Amino acid sequence: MQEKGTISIHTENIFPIIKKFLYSDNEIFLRELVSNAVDATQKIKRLASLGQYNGELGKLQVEVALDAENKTITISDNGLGMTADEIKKYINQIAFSGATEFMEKFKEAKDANEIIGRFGLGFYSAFMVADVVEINTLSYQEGAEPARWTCDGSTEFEITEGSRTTRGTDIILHVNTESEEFLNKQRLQEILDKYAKFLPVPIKFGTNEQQEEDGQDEEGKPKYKTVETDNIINETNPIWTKSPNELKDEDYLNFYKELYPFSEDPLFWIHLNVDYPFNLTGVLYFPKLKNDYEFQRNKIKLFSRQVFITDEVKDIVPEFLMLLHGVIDSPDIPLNVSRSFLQADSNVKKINSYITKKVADKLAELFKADRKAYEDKWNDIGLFVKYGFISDDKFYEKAKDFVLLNNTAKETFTLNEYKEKVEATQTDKEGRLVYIYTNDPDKQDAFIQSANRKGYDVLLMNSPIDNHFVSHLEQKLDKTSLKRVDADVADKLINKEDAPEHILTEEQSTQVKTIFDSAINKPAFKVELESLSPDELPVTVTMDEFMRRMKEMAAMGGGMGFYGQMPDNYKVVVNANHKLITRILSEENTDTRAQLAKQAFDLALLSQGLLTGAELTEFVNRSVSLI
Ligand SMILES: Nc1ncnc2c1ncn2[C@@H]1O[C@H](COP(=O)(O)OP(=O)(O)OP(=O)(O)O)[C@@H](O)[C@H]1O
Repeated sequence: MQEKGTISIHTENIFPIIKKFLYSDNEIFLRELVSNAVDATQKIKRLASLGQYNGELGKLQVEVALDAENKTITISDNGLGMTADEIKKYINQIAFSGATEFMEKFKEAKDANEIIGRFGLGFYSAFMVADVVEINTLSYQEGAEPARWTCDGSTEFEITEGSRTTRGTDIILHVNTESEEFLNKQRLQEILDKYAKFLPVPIKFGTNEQQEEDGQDEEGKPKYKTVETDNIINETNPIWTKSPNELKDEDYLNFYKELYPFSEDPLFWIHLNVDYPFNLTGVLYFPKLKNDYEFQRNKIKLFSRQVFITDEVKDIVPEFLMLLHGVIDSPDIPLNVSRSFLQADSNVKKINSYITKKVADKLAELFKADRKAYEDKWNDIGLFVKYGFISDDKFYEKAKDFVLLNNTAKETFTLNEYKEKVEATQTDKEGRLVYIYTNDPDKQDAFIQSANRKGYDVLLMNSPIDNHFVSHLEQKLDKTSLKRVDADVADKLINKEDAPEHILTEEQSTQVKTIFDSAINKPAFKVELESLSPDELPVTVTMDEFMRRMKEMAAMGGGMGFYGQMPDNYKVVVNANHKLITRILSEENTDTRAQLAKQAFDLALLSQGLLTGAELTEFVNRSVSLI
């Protein structure tokens, strides 16, 4: 058999273009060729099971061999092999028709993955790293003759008689000068570990040396000999391919350790297993969160039939679950197409909502089965749950039953439980519920105590996500608003009935206001007299809830630029019913009056950590002289 030919393709020489274009990602040649080899072994197994192949199957295996001296990498399999005609059909025609299409479209493509999958160039990725590629193959078919195909990266190919005596295929790459990095054992091992670690057929790459006991020496001590064993780089039955009832907790934990060797044990996991309307398996783990959770993203590995594809699972996994760890395997995800296509793909959308549903169901189950254990984990899972609650309506529908609120007394409530708890005391005169929260219990302690004295409960909202969580709760909960505890004096946080008149006459009120205005002497602080309980502080400084939230959003770049420009504006509430105010009024010495007013104001600032620098020093000096 000897045949020379020209691959029917209009374009003269596509390989230089492919090479140049795909350069950045060229390590995937090994993924493509090893997967082809694995496919070939799976196909022969299938033919055997269908009764279309009656020979010995043998031990199905793929081998990657490096010959650094001769600058070759060989990928061998004992799969179904190809006849010369099949090479012409599958390699020359089919792959090249993909290449022609590629030539027309390559301008639109953005990365190597996209091109390779879309245009069926799997095999041709070999030319990214090789000047000459050989196929040496023998088909399983009876009477088949071995065939060898050689191509030097031009459109010319040659088919001659092959040398294989057993069924299967060798792909021999004559590695080019620019790609000599791949003639390194470590480098190849690294690529195989990345892409082939869980392939379903054993992949051999060289050998390992091991010490084995070999009888005893004259003194009766054990003797050892060095034995060479195959270096099998993969685990052919990773846990996600098994059924959950075959697996113990230990198996899940061990697999987690294998994937993320330096991580703490996960909190819990979800085994995904669906075959209709799409095919997907996997295990997702809820990790123990570290503070640097920002850096923990991209920990989910995406596989297609056990071939590693990527750890960028954006769009497939809902954004709020990107902090999860684990693996997802689906032949139905279009792995090789562009981003925009992925977003529009209906399978991807279905997979996305399936994962959301599974995660929500798992959380609901944990919550129901053991509330205490769930609460103990809340510290770690609260962030996911709140994030999902905010960003995903479908998740919200389920999460509203298991999202938890904590108060400053360290009690925990579901949304319904909390409503029941505060309904009687925290409903305003218009029938709206007011939830009070703190984002900094230390700094806002005086306000919290005042609110508690009035019988109000204060929620703890001090995690990074709580800002958004608060606004979202307000949108979702019926007739409910949330107010930060320092948004107003306790008496005014919830508008109950019209405030009682205070004890001062109108003239006295004006006088008090003037005293405070001139003692404070800052345009950003607006003095107002309120009639509060005599037990409340004489002076309280607050910032309006609305204004504060707008400014916070502006600071986070939430498109509220205008509010960001506004100076901070505070309300100075003077408690007209407090003894100190009566005392100030009755004080005849104007200096002492001003001092007392300033002192009361500074105390209010102090309790919120707003008194600093020279003003703090002045306050301390004044206090000393007052003592
Ligand atoms: N090791 C092999 N043994 C037997 N047949 C092979 C082998 N490698 C490739 N082939 C044949 O060549 C064809 C083309 O391979 P190629 O990798 O270009 O595309 P593909 O595997 O069909 O698709 P893709 O790799 O893009 O998913 C294969 O479909 C298969 O029929």
